[in-house]
Amino acid sequence: MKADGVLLVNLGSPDSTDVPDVRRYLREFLSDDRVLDAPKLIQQAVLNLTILPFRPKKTAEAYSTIWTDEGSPLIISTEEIAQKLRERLDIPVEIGMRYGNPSSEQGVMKLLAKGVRRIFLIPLYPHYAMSSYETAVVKVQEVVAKVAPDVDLVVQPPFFNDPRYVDALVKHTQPFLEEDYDLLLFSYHGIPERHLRKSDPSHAYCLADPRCCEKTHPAHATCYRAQVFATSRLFAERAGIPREKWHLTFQSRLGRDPWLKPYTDMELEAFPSRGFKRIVVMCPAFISDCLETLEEIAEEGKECFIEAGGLDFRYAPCLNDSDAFIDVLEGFVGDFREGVLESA
Ligand SMILES: C=CC1=C(C)c2cc3[nH]c(cc4nc(cc5[nH]c(cc1n2)c(C)c5CCC(=O)O)C(CCC(=O)O)=C4C)c(C)c3C=C
Ligand SMILES: [Fe+2]
Ligand SMILES: [Fe+2]
Repeated sequence: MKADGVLLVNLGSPDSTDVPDVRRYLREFLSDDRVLDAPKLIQQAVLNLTILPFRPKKTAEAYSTIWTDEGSPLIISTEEIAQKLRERLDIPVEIGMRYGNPSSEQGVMKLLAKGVRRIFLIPLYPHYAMSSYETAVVKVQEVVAKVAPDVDLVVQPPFFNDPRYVDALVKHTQPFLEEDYDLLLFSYHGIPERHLRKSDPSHAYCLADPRCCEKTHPAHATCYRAQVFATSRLFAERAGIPREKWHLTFQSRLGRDPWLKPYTDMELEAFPSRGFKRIVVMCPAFISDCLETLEEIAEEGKECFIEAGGLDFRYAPCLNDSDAFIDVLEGFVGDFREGVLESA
């Protein structure tokens, strides 16, 4: 029997809030062909001429507002998840970041040094997107093929509709829903509409009809939009929230191409005038709180909502290292060890 180990992969952060570190991180991130998916020459021209001269300073300032003495909230949260999972399991658990440090390669090397010959990869993304889940998986596949081709790799599928995950999310968020509110907002990281069409194997189903995601279709195995709708619908059903009391938006867009709509910032500004003055906001695309939740939503989003006349903005944190989420991960590892999942 091959020795098992778990690799948790998250997106990653810069090494510090210094502008050169942020620039290095953004260069690696945005040179990923699954993130900025233009032909290489155009991608690099856009990156070097329009993004890297300006964005690192702005992004570094944003990171400074959430950075702690221990470092990036996303990295700390991932380390805490790994530590709690280790305490539950009798096999090694390591972390790796898709961009920055500790890298996915470092994570794989640590597992190999502990004698692991069968790696269970859990991308810490509930939903499939080529710019998150897919690129994390491909990166680890490349690393394993390079450094240990004889090692088996088994990958956790997106868990957006897994009842164990939905139940954990409901249990974790319930305390924020106890006091009265007008609207629950699910704000998901956005992606360009083009990415949705690219991830559709038929290249003809997704977005051909605005209600495409409400139907059942094989394309939804890799459709981010259908998967985030499913998480929200299942959450609302499980928590007993009527349809008129929840809304779904997409945040963090970059560039001028159309991204998935509606946009979080515009909706937050419009809510008070539509009578939604007390809102609860949650961000289920993220397992770990990070720049996009703590700065963009809990700081900037709140400010924008209150300035527009909102009265109460309650941000419900991500699952992070909650016992409810560690239970979910333990369940996934159980599936893996019972042979329910296939090798990648
Ligand atoms: C759900 C997961 C994510 C998807 C899908 C995703 C797509 C995506 N992101 C960018 C550009 C940026 N994202 C940035 C930060 C960031 N993104 C995610 C997750 C997803 N991104 C996380 C968890 C974070 C925060 C990391 C942290 O350290 O806290 C940034 C950096 C910040 C900034 O400059 O705004 C960029 C840039 C694109 C273009 C994209 C899909 C094409
Ligand atoms: Fe992002
Ligand atoms: Fe769809």
